[in-house]
Amino acid sequence: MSGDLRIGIAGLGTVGGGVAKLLRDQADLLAARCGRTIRVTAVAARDKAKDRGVDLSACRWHDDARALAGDPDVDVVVELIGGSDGVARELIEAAIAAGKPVVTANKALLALHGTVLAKAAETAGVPLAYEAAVAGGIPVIKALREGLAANRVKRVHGILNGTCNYILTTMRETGREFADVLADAQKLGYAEADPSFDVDGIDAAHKLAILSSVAFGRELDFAGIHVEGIRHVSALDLAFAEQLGYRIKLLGIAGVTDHGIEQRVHPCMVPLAAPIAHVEGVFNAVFVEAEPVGNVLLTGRGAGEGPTASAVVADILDIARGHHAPVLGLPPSRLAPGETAPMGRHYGAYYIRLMVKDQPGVIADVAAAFRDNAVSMESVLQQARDPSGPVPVVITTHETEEAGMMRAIQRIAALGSVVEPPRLIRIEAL
Ligand SMILES: NC(=O)C1=CN([C@@H]2O[C@H](COP(=O)(O)OP(=O)(O)OC[C@H]3O[C@@H](n4cnc5c(N)ncnc54)[C@H](O)[C@@H]3O)[C@@H](O)[C@H]2O)C=CC1
Ligand SMILES: N[C@@H](CC=O)C(=O)O
Ligand code: NA
Repeated sequence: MSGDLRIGIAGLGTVGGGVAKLLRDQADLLAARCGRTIRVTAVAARDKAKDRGVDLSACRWHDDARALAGDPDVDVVVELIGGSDGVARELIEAAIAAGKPVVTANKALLALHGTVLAKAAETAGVPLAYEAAVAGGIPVIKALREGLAANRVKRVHGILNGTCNYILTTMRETGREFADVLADAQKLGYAEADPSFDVDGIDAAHKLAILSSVAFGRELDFAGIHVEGIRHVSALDLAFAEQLGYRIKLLGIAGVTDHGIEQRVHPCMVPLAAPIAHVEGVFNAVFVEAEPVGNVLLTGRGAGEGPTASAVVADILDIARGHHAPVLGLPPSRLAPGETAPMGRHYGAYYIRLMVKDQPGVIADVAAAFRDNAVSMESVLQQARDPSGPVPVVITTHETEEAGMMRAIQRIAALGSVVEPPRLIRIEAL
C-alpha cells in the first residue's frame, strides 16, 4: 500500500470519537512517522447530528456499518462499536474477506471468537490489530508479541480493568459507596456499555484470555477462566486489608502450573510492598515473568478516550508502515490448544472474613472445618465493632489447595453462628 491511507471508522462513541480527533490533531506527526497521510474517509454511527468535537462532514456516512467493508474509499476498517457478536463481528469478517486490514478495541469479540478471526485474517493475509483491547493505552500486545518475542513466558498478571481499579481506589480513599463511584467511572468514559462486564470481572477475563493466548502461544480459552468480580468487596474488607499489610486489587493472572496453564480473574490481597499495590485509579499494570528477561512491569492508563485512541492509532500507524506481526504471535497452525488448569488445583493463601455471633465455641468450630480439610490457619483477628450485633472475624491461611478450602468454607457457611456468607479473597504473594 502507498499513497494516502483511507480510514473507515465504525462507532463514534468514547473511543471512535477519540480516534477521529487524534488522527486530526496528530496528522502531521503521523504523516512524518509513516511517510503517508492518514485520512478518515468514511464513518458509520447511529446519530448523524451528534456533536463529537470533530468535523466529519467530508466523510461518507454509512447507516449500516458493514458497508465500510465494501467502500472503495476505505483501505482500513476500524471497528469501535463493541459487542461480541452482531454488527461488529459481521463487519470484521466482511473486511477480512474483502482483504482490508482491521483495527479493533473489541476485547469481548476477540475473547470469544479471536482464534477463528485470527485464522481468517492469516488465511487472507490481512492484519487484524487490537492493541487497544488489552490494558488500553499500555502497549502490552506489542511488548509481548515483539519486544519479548525471544522469551518463554512463565506468568503474566495485572490490573486489567480501569473501572474496577478506579472503584476500589476511590472507595478506599474516600469511603464513598460502590454505586456512586461506578456512576463516576461511567461519566468518565471508562465503563463498558453494560458496566456489569466491568464489575463482575468479565471484561478483565476477556483481556486475560487475549493476553494469555499471546503470552503462551495458545488458542484463546475464555470459557476456562475462573472469574469473580468486585461487587462483594466491602469497605470493611478494604480496611482489614490495609491493617494486614495488603491492598485489594482485581487481578487477571495466567501462569504455568504443574496442572497446566491457570487463568483466573478475582479480587486479590496484594502485599503493600508490591509495586502493583500502588497502581491506582484508572491505571492498569501488566507484570510479565519470562526467561531470560526476568520481570517486566508495564503501567499506564487502561481506559478512557485518550489512552484508548492512542493504542488504536498506533495500530493504524503500523498498518500504514506495512508492519505486520502474526495476530496471536504465532501462525494459527502452531497455536497450542487453549486448555486451562482446574481452579480446584489452585494452590495459594486466603483471607476469609466471617460475620459471627460473638459466642463461645465459634472459633473452635471454624478451626475444625479448616483442620478437617487440611487448611492451616496463619492468623485470626477478632474485633468487636458493635457489641449488640455480629462481629467480624478475619482469618488468613497458609498456602493450600483451593478444593479443600472450598469444602471448608461450605461447612463454615452452614454453622449457625455464622450469620452472613463468608467472604473469601485470595492472597497473592507476587
Ligand atoms: N471506553 C474505553 O475506555 C475502552 C473501550 N474499549 C472498547 O472499545 C469499543 C468502543 O467502546 P466505547 O467507545 O467506550 O463505547 P461507546 O458506547 O462510547 O461507543 C460505541 C458507539 O457505537 C455506536 N454504535 C452502536 N451500534 C452501532 C452500529 N450498529 N453502527 C454504528 N455505530 C453503532 C454507539 O451509538 C456508540 O456511539 C468497545 O469494544 C469497548 O469494549 C476498549 C478499551 C477502552
Ligand atoms: N471498561 C474497560 C475499558 C477499557 O478496556 C475498563 O474499565 O478497563
Ligand atoms: Na494496550
